[in-house]
Amino acid sequence: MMDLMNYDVFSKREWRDFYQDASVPLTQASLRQIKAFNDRISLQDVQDIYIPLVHYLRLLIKHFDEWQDSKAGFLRQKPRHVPYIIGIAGSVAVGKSTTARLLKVLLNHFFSDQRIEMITTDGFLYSTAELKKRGLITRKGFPESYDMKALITFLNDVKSGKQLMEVPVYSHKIYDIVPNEVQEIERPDVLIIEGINTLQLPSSEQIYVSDFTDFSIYVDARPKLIEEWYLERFKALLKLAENDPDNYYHSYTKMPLKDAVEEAKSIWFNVDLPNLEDYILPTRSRANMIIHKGEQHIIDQVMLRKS
Ligand SMILES: Nc1ncnc2c1ncn2[C@@H]1O[C@H](COP(=O)(O)OP(=O)(O)OP(=O)(O)O)[C@@H](O)[C@H]1O
Ligand SMILES: CC(C)(CO)[C@@H](O)C(=O)NCCC(=O)O
Repeated sequence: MMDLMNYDVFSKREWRDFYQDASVPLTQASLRQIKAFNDRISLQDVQDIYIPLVHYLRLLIKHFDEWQDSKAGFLRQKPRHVPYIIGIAGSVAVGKSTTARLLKVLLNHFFSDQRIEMITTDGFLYSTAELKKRGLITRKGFPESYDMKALITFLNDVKSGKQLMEVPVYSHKIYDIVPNEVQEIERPDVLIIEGINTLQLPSSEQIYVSDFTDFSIYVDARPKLIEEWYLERFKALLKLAENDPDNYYHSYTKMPLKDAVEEAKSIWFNVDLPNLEDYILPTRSRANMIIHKGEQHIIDQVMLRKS
């Protein structure tokens, strides 16, 4: 299926059996929270894949905190709490933000004393006006369409212990950066950052996002399946846009559905698929963990980088 050099490959059953502690079931409230943001998420996958993953992360974070203390001791510095950053990469529409939101709910559930924050790198896309000015309007999502300097500065602020940070907000609904709106991030213990470029090496910067991430996950699936998910999401976005003239997708609702879907297919084939093949997929082998999904987003394999 892929070049798996340097990865341990686990079937779903093997991964599930690494951690099954029935004494810590999810509460009804947490289950409701999961279903609230996506009622199609498989609760079996939550149990079999995500709960062991959260406990694997617990070990990693414990090790990370101990190392920060040891390092501060060696350097005779005052120990300080350094946030742990988890990066989530993968194609457009593969389910990165769903994975990130699910992880956030689960980390909140299992690490109730910790402050868990989540952002998307979409917030660091140049606005449509800026993309036009730079001649990048057909390159949205490609490495050069992001303000990497701002993203790196933000991550550096998080790691340096800055109290309050502001992240620009991107909206699929207006297909642009939302003017005059920011997401406030207040000293997280754990920050989840999801985006197609979290494992990329930007040509414009000397420092990479991955220099700041302590654990990275690549969400993987066959491109043909991702195309299906992209088109399904497009149709869901059309439904939301039907009675909303301010919605970017509203004009698509004025044409026959078949024609609108053809347009979405053309965007997939001309923009998002080439981006996947040329810039996103080549970063997969850098991830600490690869989560592979099949039909209906069901996870069938987990891979962990050996070193
Ligand atoms: N685990 C899942 N179970 C069911 N549906 C899912 C799951 N993950 C994602 N989806 C669906 O797949 C589509 C794409 O998911 P999502 O928006 O999370 O992708 P993304 O990778 O964050 O995309 P983008 O990069 O464009 O923001 C959505 O319609 C979402 O509802
Ligand atoms: C915002 C991104 C880049 C990533 O989430 C993507 O959803 C996108 O808008 N890509 C550009 C082409 C398209 O409309 O699918």
